[in-house]
Amino acid sequence: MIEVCGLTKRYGEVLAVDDLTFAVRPGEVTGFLGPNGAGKSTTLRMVLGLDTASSGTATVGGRPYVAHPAPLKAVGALLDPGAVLPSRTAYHHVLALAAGNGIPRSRVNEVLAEVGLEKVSRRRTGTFSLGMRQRLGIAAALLGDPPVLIFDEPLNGLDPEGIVWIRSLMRKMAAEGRVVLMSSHLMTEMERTADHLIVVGRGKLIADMTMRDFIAAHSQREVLVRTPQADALRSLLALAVDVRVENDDTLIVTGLEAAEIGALAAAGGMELHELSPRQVSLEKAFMQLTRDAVEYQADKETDR
Ligand SMILES: Nc1ncnc2c1ncn2[C@@H]1O[C@H](COP(=O)(O)OP(=O)(O)OP(=O)(O)O)[C@@H](O)[C@H]1O
Repeated sequence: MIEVCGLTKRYGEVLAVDDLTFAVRPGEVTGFLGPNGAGKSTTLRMVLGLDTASSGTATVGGRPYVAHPAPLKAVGALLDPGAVLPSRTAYHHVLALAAGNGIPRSRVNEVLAEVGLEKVSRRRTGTFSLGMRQRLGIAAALLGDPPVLIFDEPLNGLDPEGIVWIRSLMRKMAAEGRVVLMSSHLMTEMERTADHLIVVGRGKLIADMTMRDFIAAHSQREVLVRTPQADALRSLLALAVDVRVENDDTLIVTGLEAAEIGALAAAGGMELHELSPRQVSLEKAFMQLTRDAVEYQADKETDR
């Protein structure tokens, strides 16, 4: 388990992480979300002992990361895929990590094969694309077969096939009972991959709940209604709720359940051809929740 308690980080005037408390549990993929500058990377760096907290604590498996005798066996992390020596081959990069952590040499080829780099393992990493460097970073994270995995923006630079591969890797790691924490700005992919969400804004925790509860809590459900009497139904409903005209015979209603719309239409003698609740996306729910917490906003930028 990853446990963060009262974690705070100040860089001079900037309060990057502000009294953050949460736990990340095994057996599920937890998404770490927040607008740019919300404090996600700073939090992950403190969890991994790469930055010191101004106050509060962060532990992995009950102790601080640096207190683990062989950290790669306790936590696998992908933070900055650029952090490899360009003159080293992929094989030697992973081999050096294995040697430093008491991990057998045989594991090196195993993880390179797992991330699909076996054919290029003798190439210098300086010739690698961003997607290949991401895969190499993931190989390093998996090397010690750790119970906890932390991935900061693992989808950067990956092609569609790579994105699907990451999704199935994360799901598999969680199904094996590991702790899997992943940040990403790609909401559609996050929605497909994560079970649980931790959302931060301006360094503070703003949500810690299941994906399903998050979407339900932070979005207004929409219902699509198709009827040959769209004008009449619209006049009736618009007295109480928000109604958008999609086209001549289709309305999008916000603020009423499908059954309520059906009952009102029946009472008014109106014929319905379709009445379907629409799935609201994580992206919409996230935008609604974080609207006030966005540090960088396009309209402020254009005002300058
Ligand atoms: N080394 C540093 N020195 C000063 N300020 C920093 C430093 N690192 C981060 N910050 C500031 O801390 C805040 C949080 O940054 P952080 O990179 O943790 O956010 P993030 O949520 O990871 O953002 P993004 O999604 O853009 O990667 C920002 O205001 C950032 O400018």
